[in-house]
Amino acid sequence: MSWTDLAKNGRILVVDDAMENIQILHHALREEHDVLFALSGEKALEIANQQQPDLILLDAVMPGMDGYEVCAALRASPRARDIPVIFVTALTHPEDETRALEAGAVDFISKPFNVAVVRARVRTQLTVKRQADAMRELTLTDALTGVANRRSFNETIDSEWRRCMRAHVSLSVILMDIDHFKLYNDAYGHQAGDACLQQVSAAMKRCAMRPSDLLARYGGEEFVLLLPQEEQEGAERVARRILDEVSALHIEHRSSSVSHHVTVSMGSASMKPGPESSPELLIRSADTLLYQAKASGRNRYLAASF
Ligand SMILES: Nc1nc2c(ncn2[C@@H]2O[C@H](COP(=O)(O)OP(=O)(O)OP(=O)(O)O)[C@@H](O)[C@H]2O)c(=O)[nH]1
Repeated sequence: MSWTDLAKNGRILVVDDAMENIQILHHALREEHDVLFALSGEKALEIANQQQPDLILLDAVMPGMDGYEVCAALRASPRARDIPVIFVTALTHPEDETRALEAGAVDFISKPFNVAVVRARVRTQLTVKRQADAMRELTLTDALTGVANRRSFNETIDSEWRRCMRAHVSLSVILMDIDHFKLYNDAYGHQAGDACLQQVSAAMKRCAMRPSDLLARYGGEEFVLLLPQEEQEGAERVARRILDEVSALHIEHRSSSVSHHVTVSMGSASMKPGPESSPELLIRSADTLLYQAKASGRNRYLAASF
């Protein structure tokens, strides 16, 4: 993909209390982009959080919530804080420009619009956003399996923990480890080991159905599945599915003492977040259960609520 392509097909939210301005910007951008619009700051926040546009063109002066307030609210929202904002305004003082940049805007466009300038600035910011997205994706993904990495898991469990605490619901964690994987590597070679990790993680991923479920590679041959808003019973259903899916892969493992094919052991812990508990405690509990599952014969899960 070329740099020019990076700036194409963006989803742009235009926020202005005057329909006429929205129409001009829509006209200027519609050929290359998908244009959404909002006539107020409040509506803009709703759309930004729900539809996550790639870029927001934001009018500074609006009745009700003005552009500066919208920008501050966007920066405080976990779902919208990375969306770049270009301020669009008839205000021309350097102080206005400074205030917009300080509020978190990445650029500034003056009214009346020059369509070529609007298009060029939008392209630049979309390119920067796409590059930043790609970099972020790389830092949060495990290169071998393509699933989330441990860093991504750590970030996500913290925010899901807080979300489940606010909602007074449980969350579950399943820690999973391939049985006798050292012996597998010894018997079939490291490359076959890598391929096995890829197949097993893909099978695990198929078992995590909800959009908020997160599968991550936790260590070498250890994976972790985060199941927000899930109690022990639901987590056990998922663990059972994983046992079946991995078994159905029929990856030969001659040296395993458990089975002729690759199997996994799991520890599943569920907890309702509260002052006495923490994400670390949840993971530690799952780890203890995984250890017990290994000690009691492997190719199984053990589950508990705390
Ligand atoms: N092929 C491959 N092997 C890996 C990778 N990461 C870790 N391993 C191997 O995974 C093996 C883990 O071995 P152990 O921790 O002893 O556990 P195990 O052999 O699975 O035994 P149990 O967990 O007790 O069933 C080690 O031999 C590591 O070299 C990887 O990315 N690719």
